[in-house]
Amino acid sequence: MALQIYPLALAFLVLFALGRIYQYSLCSARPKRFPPGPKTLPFIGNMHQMPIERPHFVFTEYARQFGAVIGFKVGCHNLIVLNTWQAVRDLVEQRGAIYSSRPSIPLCDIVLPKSENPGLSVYGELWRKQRKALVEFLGGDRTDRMKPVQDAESTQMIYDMMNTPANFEHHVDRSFGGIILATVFGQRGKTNEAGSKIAMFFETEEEWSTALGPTAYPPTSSFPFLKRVPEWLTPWKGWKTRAVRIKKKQNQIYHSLLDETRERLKQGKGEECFMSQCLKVQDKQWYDDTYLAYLGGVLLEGGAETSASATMVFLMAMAAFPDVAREAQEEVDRVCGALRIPGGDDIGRLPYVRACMLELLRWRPITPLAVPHTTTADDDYGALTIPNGADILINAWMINNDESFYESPEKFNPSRYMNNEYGCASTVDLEANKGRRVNYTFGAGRRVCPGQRFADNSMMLHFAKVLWAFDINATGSLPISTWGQWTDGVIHRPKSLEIELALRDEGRRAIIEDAWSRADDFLLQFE
Ligand code: HEM
Repeated sequence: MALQIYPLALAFLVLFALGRIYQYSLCSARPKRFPPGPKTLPFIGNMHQMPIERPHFVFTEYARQFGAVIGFKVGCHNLIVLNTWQAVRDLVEQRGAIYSSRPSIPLCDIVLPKSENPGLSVYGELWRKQRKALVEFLGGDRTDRMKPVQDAESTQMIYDMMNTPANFEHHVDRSFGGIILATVFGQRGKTNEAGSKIAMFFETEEEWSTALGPTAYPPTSSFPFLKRVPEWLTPWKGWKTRAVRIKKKQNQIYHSLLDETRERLKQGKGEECFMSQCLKVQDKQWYDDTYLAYLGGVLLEGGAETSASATMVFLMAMAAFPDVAREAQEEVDRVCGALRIPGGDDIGRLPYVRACMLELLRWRPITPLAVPHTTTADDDYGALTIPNGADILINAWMINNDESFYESPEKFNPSRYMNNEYGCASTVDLEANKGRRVNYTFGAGRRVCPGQRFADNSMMLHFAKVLWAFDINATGSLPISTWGQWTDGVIHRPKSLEIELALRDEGRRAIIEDAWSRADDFLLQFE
């Protein structure tokens, strides 16, 4: 009797496996009306065509073949890439009610099981509440109240660059981290030496970004059965341990920042910062500590690395295109002269520096695919159907390189933004482009970056001061069109740039030292 059970059980297992394979081969095929894209293979769909590195280039190539809206089957999962601004406006912006969730990522189930991070949380009541608090802090001209901090931190940056120019990337990271620490937590980020708050944040952030990479964890939304396969039997060995480690580190950093803010408030310090405002209404609003700690944490994540990465692109572009740098320096000199460092009131008077900022965000977007959105209902778009639960990518890279809109889009040419606010060719009919955003590097729709104006003020102050203080010279080849030296993932930046920051003349040293001493006095309130 027992002997008969084994063949029966084996037959059952084989049938079960065949059934599953059949089921997966059906769901990995393109359904009717699914957006066009490359041919699928049974079981894996387009999995084998999914780019692991620099996906925006590969999606742009497919877009030339298949059009504005392309669809991929990643196993059973649906991935849609939007390649024109019209498709982004029609879907992500005009149908925001169903295009505004975020993908379900197994890593986040461990690191952020309660949707603590507003940037990654699913569309719903919790996200609305989180977003409202963020917009209250960052929205409208309220952002301009933070200019004095941005001004002081950017002064520290050029002072640090003057003293240890080889560590310029460190100084850039410190400055943008310091701005968020002061404005959000009311604390000072004076150094990013090992063990400092900023160093710990950037270290964890790098681990987090890498762990979020497209191949760093099992693709359970494409192959749900992987959830039941023991981790040690898969190629993703160790991903859960890494996730637990990141969760622990993030928790520790964000909670200790919040605790310190609370302590400082008891001593009458840091009244003005965002967390202080949140703590005042904590009981009334039913905010728990974890909610608040991560609300502040996402601002560090969203605000520091992004702007610092854009600044690295700026330094690269200025070194690679000396004529542009010279023109920008001439503008700064006209407005401020050689004896005064640019400040918050000057940034509105520097249209060419602003044009450089817009152009670098267009030319080398640090977020070339923005951050994925997810649909929450089936949707018809002309002859196409976009399924519920599909991940939606905004191909900012392709939109920013639209040849029918920009003249020679591959060229770094800030002057295009001096002719009109969109930077488009003079032959373009702006009426036909009504509703187009100046920039898709900040995403679109209900999840669009709420920190744009904050970032704009910050970057303008940093760029204007660097131009005032230094000549930015290339000392080796720069990765303006090669990618090996760029980080990959959601945020891109060029690393290990071979550039030199040379003080423009010795007279500026004393002016920077003097400005630094005033900035240091101002920043003392956050210590
Ligand atoms: C150059 C600078 C920056 C770039 C390129 C950038 C880019 C982006 C992008 C692409 C998104 C996703 C948008 C979407 O889903 O459609 C985003 C979201 C976000 N950004 Fe920024 N960002 C920058 C600076 C900032 C700053 C300075 C802050 C805050 C101080 C900030 C806070 C956020 C937050 C909280 C979110 C999540 C929004 C949500 O999911 O509802 N960002 N950003």
